Amino acid sequence: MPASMPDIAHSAEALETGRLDWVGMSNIELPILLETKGLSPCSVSAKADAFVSLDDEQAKGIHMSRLFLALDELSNESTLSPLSINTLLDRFITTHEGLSQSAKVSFRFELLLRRKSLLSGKQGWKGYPVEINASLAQGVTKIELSVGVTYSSTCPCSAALARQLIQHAFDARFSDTSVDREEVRRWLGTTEGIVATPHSQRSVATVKVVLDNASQEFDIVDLIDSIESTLKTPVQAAVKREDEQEFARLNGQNLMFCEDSARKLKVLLDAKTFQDFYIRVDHFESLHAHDAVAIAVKGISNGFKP
Ligand SMILES: Nc1nc2c(ncn2[C@@H]2O[C@H](COP(=O)(O)OP(=O)(O)OP(=O)(O)O)[C@@H](O)[C@H]2O)c(=O)[nH]1
Repeated sequence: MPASMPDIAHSAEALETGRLDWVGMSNIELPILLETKGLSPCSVSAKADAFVSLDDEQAKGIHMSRLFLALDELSNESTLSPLSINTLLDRFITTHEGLSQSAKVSFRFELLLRRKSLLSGKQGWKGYPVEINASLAQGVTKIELSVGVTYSSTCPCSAALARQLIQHAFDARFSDTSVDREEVRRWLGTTEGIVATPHSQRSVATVKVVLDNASQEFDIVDLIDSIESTLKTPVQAAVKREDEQEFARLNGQNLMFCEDSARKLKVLLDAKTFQDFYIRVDHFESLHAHDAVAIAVKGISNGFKP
């Protein structure tokens, strides 16, 4: 580099002095080779945010290029794991010696997983939004992992009201004390018989967990799998008619308000060893134009706020 180039970050005086909590860049686009348990390293198209604190009150600014190049090196020469994130954050701070004592980084990407159909044995891809937020302060690294899981929720209130209408329709159609079994069976297979259906909605569970400090690897697939098997009605990829019928059965047998979904997930996460967790459940109502939402946290001191 020509020696004569001005270096504002080093030489210029700050217009105003003072400490800043975070300075850096957001939405940096980069491919990342993700390492997570159970999958071979897979390339994801990520957006990253990189920040350091500006603790030197007199300094003009931080060195954005050093954060950017450290991220670029991780993208080109390494894989994304708790270890490489720790190394990256350490590098953010060592390249800002005298300026910064804390660092943080975020990665957002879509993880595509191969998912099996319910009964037919087919397979298809399904995408899950993932966010990893990590920070390093006073020598301690904290890593949060967040996943979004889309599922179907059928309203228990609507189901009960629909069942009542079916009972009324039965009373109207079969007023005699004795009924013909075959005729009832045929009638149940018509829309006059099943006169009403409950409403369901596409719903999203967003679950954020704080990894144990000793975690050597991500286990994103296990987190997603356990959320899906707890809720029981995840949206499907490949669907043949037998799968659709099984999905209808699962919906009918797992009626849920947003409170039910959030409570089930709370029980699931309480039984795991995460330092902390945050759950947000959004039911994008088909009855209303607004959404039904439930939020829960583990409830530890200095942990996630609801
Ligand atoms: N600190 C800071 N830099 C910015 C901002 N917007 C753009 N930049 C640019 O980020 C670029 C990289 O800054 P540095 O990391 O200091 O670049 P450099 O001096 O070539 O790199 P080093 O020799 O490692 O210090 C500079 O060209 C800045 O102009 C901003 O708001 N703050």
